[in-house]
Amino acid sequence: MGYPKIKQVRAYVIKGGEGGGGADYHDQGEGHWIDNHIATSMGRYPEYRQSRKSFGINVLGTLVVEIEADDGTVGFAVTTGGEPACYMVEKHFARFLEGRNPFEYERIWDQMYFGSQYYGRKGIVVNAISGVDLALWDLMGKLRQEPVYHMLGGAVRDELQFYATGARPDLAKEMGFIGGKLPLYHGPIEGDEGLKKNVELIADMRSRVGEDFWLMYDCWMALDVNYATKLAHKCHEYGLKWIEEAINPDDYWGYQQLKKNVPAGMLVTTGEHESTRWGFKMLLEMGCCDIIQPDVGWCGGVTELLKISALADAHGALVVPHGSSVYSYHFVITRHNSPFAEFLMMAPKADHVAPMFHPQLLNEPIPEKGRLKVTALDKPGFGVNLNPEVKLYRPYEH
Ligand SMILES: C[C@H](O)[C@H](O)[C@@H](O)[C@@H](O)C(=O)O
Ligand SMILES: [Mg+2]
Repeated sequence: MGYPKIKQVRAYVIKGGEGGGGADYHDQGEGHWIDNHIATSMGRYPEYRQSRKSFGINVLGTLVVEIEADDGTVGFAVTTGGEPACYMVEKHFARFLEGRNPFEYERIWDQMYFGSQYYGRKGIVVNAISGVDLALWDLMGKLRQEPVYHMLGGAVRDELQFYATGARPDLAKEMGFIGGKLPLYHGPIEGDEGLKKNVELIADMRSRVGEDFWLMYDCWMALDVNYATKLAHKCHEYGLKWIEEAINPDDYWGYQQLKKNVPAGMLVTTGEHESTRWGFKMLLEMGCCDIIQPDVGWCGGVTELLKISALADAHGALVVPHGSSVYSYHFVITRHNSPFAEFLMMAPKADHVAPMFHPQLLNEPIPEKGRLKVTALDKPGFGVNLNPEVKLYRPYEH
């Protein structure tokens, strides 16, 4: 069947607006739970302990990729990457797409990755590759008039169920979520006093949510193996379900040790800052974790997540992608080893459900009572549109 060729690839950033939000979801206004004294490795510097924006968690901003076919159909996607990612998309990756059949996504991915292997492999380069790949899947869906999940093999269940990440697991339970993942507020630099506060918070939340509601801690790479081990053991009596991204993502040996150290039954999870099948192969083959959490906008896109997921399935590991709105929903609904999804509470007080990539996407589906029916995904591509109110700026052309 003759499909149109790819005519042009364009890369934009979003300009203006306090707390731009959107795909760079850490870029929020003052007083938001997501930037309130959350423990990080930068916490060892007092000036950078209160706010992650203070050390630049939001410096990149959003990358918007548009891919236009000869017939005028446009696929797009958003992820984290900003102007540096725009440069790579326009000056480097566009050459592998323009003039090609949009359905050659394996060839295109391979050329983007190995064409940038000498300077990429992880981080923002793979974010940029992911943005292009997601836009390509959106374009393919629009050309076929099919939702992406249909092209990934179809739904294996009728609805998605979500746990909520945010400061208020107690409210998340009332909203119907299956669990609540708290950010960790105190890192090793705050000593035993900080550890005590971390444990007191889980104890308090357990008293509010009862016995059956999942409670997790997201440690955002802030800890060392010893501290993470102590935290896990002290939180065990309060039913901590998993300890997430406790240490430096490059310390595979540390994760391997932590996995041995945690109490029996407690899960170790990580992966949102890992990239490609090779990075996840290391995590899986070294026995670093029970659940991998790739972000489909950072790990290489859908084309790479298919490979990562199959590898995890062979290892008996679950794949619960890091919160990335529709880009992960269309994947999770098609995989048996992805039994639930993450929903990041973007409301400043984590007290109501708001679209994750607001204000950038229109028609972004949100969970109701912690669930989302597969029928909510039944639109071509990823089923969302760019909000025309959001000003786009194209820093580079080619
Ligand atoms: C809540 C965490 O500190 C991060 O902000 C969050 O984005 C990420 O780690 C997650 O798993 O949602
Ligand atoms: Mg996390």
